[in-house]
Amino acid sequence: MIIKRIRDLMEEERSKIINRNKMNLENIIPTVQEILKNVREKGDEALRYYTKKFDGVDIEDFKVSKEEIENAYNKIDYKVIEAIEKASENIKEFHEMQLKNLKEWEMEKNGIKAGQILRSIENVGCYVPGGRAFYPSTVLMTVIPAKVAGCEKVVITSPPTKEGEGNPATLVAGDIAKADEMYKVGGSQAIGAMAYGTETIPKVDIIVGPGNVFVTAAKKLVYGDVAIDFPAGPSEVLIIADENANEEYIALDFLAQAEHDPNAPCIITTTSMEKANSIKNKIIEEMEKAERRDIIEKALENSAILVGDLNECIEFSNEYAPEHLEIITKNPREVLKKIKHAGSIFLGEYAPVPVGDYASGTNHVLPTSACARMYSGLSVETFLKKPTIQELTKEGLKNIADIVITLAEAEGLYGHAEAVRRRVK
Ligand SMILES: NC(=O)c1ccc[n+]([C@@H]2O[C@H](COP(=O)([O-])OP(=O)(O)OC[C@H]3O[C@@H](n4cnc5c(N)ncnc54)[C@H](O)[C@@H]3O)[C@@H](O)[C@H]2O)c1
Ligand SMILES: N[C@H](CO)Cc1c[nH]c[nH+]1
Ligand SMILES: [Zn+2]
Repeated sequence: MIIKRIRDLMEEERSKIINRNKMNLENIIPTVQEILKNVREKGDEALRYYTKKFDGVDIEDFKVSKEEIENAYNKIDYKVIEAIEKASENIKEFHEMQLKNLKEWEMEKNGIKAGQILRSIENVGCYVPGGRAFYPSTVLMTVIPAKVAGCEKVVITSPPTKEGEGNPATLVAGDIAKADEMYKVGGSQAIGAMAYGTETIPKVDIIVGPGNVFVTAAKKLVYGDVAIDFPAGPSEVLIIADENANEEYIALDFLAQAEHDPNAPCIITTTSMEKANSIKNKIIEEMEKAERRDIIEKALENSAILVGDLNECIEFSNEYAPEHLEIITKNPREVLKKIKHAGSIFLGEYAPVPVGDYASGTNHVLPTSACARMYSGLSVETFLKKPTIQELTKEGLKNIADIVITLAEAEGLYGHAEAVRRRVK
């Protein structure tokens, strides 16, 4: 983990940090293309082949049965079921508030009514990761907003366990969130299945959800045949910490980030070299005691502590456009005013990323690899379309006829012009 002044970063070092994970995707595109082609052509047979190859298990029927869901409740601690239920309530409440703030509207001027209505996407496919860890929380973050948006059919795909079963907590979360169907298949092959349909897995209209580089590359490649939310790959965090920030909390937030994936970077920007060194020491101390140390050690290589004044830290963060941004400074709301790009923002020392990961109600499916520059995280809006409407009186049509006729004829589209001219003559 390097410590460097922001202004001393060589162009190459800066671009390596900013362009994290982009190279990884490019390298695996040919492999993923082949997987998608085979799934498209051979359906379930290809799913069985890749599930054996990548997950090491034989699966005959990918669909999770009612019996498997019932059994899943007996395999997990009651406290976990309760936590899933409580988190669901907060997530539902937050996303219902989003829906409430999305209004259909209409304006009227000179006999012309124009407006916008809301309609949900019908068929949704949610990818729920299950490689290095299983993510029942992602079930809640994907299925609940889709259901709040009124989507008709919401299906989940998630990798099987080493025993070839559905992960019990994932299945329970799917049941609590009211997913319509669940399938035990993961990786690029699951994305291909939802994009093109197989004998057992239905083709959907939109695929949402996070995943590793194989899942993210597959989503990018099927985009156009199906809608996707946005690239939500290996998780990342950038922390802006001033000289008063608590280095123990920062070290813990580093570990919480790094344990996701060896490609999961944590960038800490801070206002003094002394602070940077004490944060690094604390990270090393905490790492000694950490679980999942093999993953954390690898993630450390993608991570950095950068030093600059507060404005330089903010500027770097805006260039990096992190998935998660923690602001641990004397006045986080002042810093917030200058933030241009971030997936989800955590203000102050008592708002670590894990609260948003599980239970504050905000969505944890967020854009990575600088895609926060142009995308927001998953929300009810992801699952809604906004068709526009217009209704005109004859008087209203007369009022804009000249504009339409003139522009249509300028484009050489005389049929367009005539469709208006005849009505107003
Ligand atoms: N951005 C977000 O919103 C967000 C949210 C939660 C999790 N995440 C990220 O999701 C990721 C989850 O990754 P994961 O690996 O644990 O689970 P995953 O489900 O994304 O990937 C596991 C699958 O990858 C496939 N795979 C593994 N090795 C392969 C290979 N060599 N070739 C082809 N396919 C292969 C297998 O099919 C396997 O089932 C982490 O990076 C985590 O940070 C991101
Ligand atoms: N931090 C991850 C990416 O937003 C989400 C997550 C799920 N479980 C734990 N963490
Ligand atoms: Zn997390």
